[in-house]
Amino acid sequence: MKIDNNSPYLAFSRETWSELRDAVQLPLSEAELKRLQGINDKVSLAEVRDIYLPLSRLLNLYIKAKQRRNRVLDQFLGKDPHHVPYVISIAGSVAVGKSTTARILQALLERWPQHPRVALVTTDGFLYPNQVLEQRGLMRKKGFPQSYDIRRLVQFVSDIKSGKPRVTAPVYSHLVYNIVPDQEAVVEQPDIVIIEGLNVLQSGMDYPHEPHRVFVSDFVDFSIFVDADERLLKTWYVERFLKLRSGAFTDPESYFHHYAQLSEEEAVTVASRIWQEINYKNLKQNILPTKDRAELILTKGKQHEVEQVWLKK
Ligand SMILES: Nc1ncnc2c1ncn2[C@@H]1O[C@H](COP(=O)(O)OP(=O)(O)O)[C@@H](O)[C@H]1O
Ligand SMILES: CC(C)(COP(=O)(O)O)[C@@H](O)C(=O)NCCC(=O)O
Repeated sequence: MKIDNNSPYLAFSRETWSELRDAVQLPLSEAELKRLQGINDKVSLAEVRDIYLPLSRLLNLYIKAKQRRNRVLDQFLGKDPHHVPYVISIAGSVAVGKSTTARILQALLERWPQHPRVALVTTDGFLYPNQVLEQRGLMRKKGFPQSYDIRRLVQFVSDIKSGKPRVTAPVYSHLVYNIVPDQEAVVEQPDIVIIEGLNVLQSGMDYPHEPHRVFVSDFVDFSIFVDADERLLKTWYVERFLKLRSGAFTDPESYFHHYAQLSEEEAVTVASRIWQEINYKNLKQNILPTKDRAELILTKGKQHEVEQVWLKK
């Protein structure tokens, strides 16, 4: 561990961070290992053991401390104990692995008796429907601050945090590339809510077109930023696009169905263009500037291996 007095972060190499798993009392069973591989067969078990197990241990300690603090507050106020979910946010570029990280953490955190119910939410449900984006000329700005109904997103997280018994969110489909009408995601007072999306660390400054004074981060207990070199991000984006081309894009329902016919070379050109014109621009303008707001930063290298961990002091 490196201590730089001028940095707000403690810096860990992969090795020093992985040693912090030693005290994890719950080793992974065969069945759990299988389930983790089911999330994404590319995720190596060494990665889960060395990076995500220590992280889940840290989170378990923080959550227990927060639960104790909430009990004290209820006692002080003379109230019956009430349920408040612990909210974890995961930010980072498109294709850095936010949703995979979220699912690994969900699987690991569910194993603890203090918080067995872990819900996952993605912020894409709060994108405006394509019809609205088209009217506003924002179809090539999906993921940029102005493409989200940010007030609705903030209200959603606020409702979760205030202990509402049932909170709902719209659902976005990557297949149809749009909000799905008549579908909703439901959050019913789980112990933990993991909310992932490229905008979860953004503040009012990032939304000058729609000023608001309360941010998602006001309701988040622990924030994570997943980071990687931009060349790796582009490679991962293109690789995922190629995989979708031979999978989801072959579905006639898919918005990108016509891309299924492309040769591999053409598909790489299309993916590189979408990356460069939309996701890379968004990364530079709106996502990277929020990195230092995170409580924890995971810096990935090749093959998605986490090389460094930064934890706020
Ligand atoms: N830890 C990991 N190990 C191996 N591959 C990963 C890992 N995390 C993500 N990936 C791969 O990287 C790509 C992007 O991951 P994804 O979780 O969909 O990113 P995001 O939600 O940030 O857009 C996917 O193809 C996924 O399979
Ligand atoms: C849906 C997204 C904006 C990500 O949304 P998030 O869940 O991070 O809020 C992104 O995956 C996306 O589709 N971007 C538009 C350009 C593209 O097709 O990659």
